[in-house]
Amino acid sequence: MSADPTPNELIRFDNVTKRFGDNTVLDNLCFSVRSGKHVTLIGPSGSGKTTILRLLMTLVKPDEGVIRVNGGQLFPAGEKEVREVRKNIGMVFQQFNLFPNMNVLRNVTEAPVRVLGMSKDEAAERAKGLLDLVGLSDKQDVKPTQLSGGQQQRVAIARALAMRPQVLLLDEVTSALDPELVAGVLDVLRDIARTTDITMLCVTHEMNFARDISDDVLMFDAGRVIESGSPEKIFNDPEHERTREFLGAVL
Ligand SMILES: Nc1ncnc2c1ncn2[C@@H]1O[C@H](COP(=O)(O)OP(=O)(O)OP(=O)(O)O)[C@@H](O)[C@H]1O
Repeated sequence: MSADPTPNELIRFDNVTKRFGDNTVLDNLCFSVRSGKHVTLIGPSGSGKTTILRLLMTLVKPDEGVIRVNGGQLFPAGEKEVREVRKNIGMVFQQFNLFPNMNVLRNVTEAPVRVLGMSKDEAAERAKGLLDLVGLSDKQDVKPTQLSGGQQQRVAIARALAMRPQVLLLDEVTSALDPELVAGVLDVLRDIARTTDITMLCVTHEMNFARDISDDVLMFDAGRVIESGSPEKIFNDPEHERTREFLGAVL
C-alpha cells in the first residue's frame, strides 16, 4: 500500500523489497526524505544502505514496492519517466570514476553539455564556480591522474553538482581515501550542506560527519529502518538495543 506523498517529500520508498537470490536485502522498506534535508543512513555492514542509493540511481531494480522522487515515479515506471526522474538525482561514489583522458574542467562540463544540452560556455562558467566551491579552481586544466585522491573526489562532487540535481547521494565517499585526505573532502561537503539547498542522502561510516550535517539519521538493520531521529537523539540517546550496540562498536 502506498499513500500519497506529502508536498515537500522529495524521496519516498513505500514497501520496497529487494532480494539478491535468497538474500532479502531490503524488507518492505518505508522511509521518506523531505526537500532540502540532509539525511544519513547508518548501520552494520551488509544492512542494505548502499543498495538504497543504487536503487535511486536505477543501477538495480526492486522486486516490490514503489519509489518516488520529486513527484515522479522511479519504480514501477516506464523508461521515459525513469529518465526524467533520474535527472533529479546526482551521486558521488566511493571510487571517483573520473574520465582519465579529460582535464578537470571537461570532467565537470561533459554531462551538462551532452545530457542537459547546456552550451559549452555556460557549462564552463558553472563548472568554474563549482570548482571554486570545492577548492580546486587552480586545477581546471590538469588531468585526474595528477591529483590526489581527495582532490579527485572533490572533482567528482563538482561533477555531480554540475547536473543541478535536487538530491545528492553520497556513498561512503571518503572510504577509498588515505586518512589525511578525508577531512578536506568532508569539509567541502559540510560547506555544500550549509550553503546550498540541495537535499542529501548519505551513507557514511564517519559518525562525526553524520552528526554535523544531518537533520535526520536513519539506523538500518537487516533491511529495515529500526530507528530514526535527530543526530542528538540517535547518537546520545538511542532507543534500540541494536543501535546502542552498533554505535558502541563504531564510536
Ligand atoms: N549485486 C549484488 N549481487 C548480490 N548480492 C548483493 C549485490 N549487491 C549487494 N548485495 C548484497 O546485499 C547486501 C547489502 O549490501 P549493501 O552494499 O547494500 O550493504 P551496506 O549496508 O551498504 O554495507 P556496507 O556498509 O558494508 O557498504 C549484502 O549482503 C550484499 O552482499
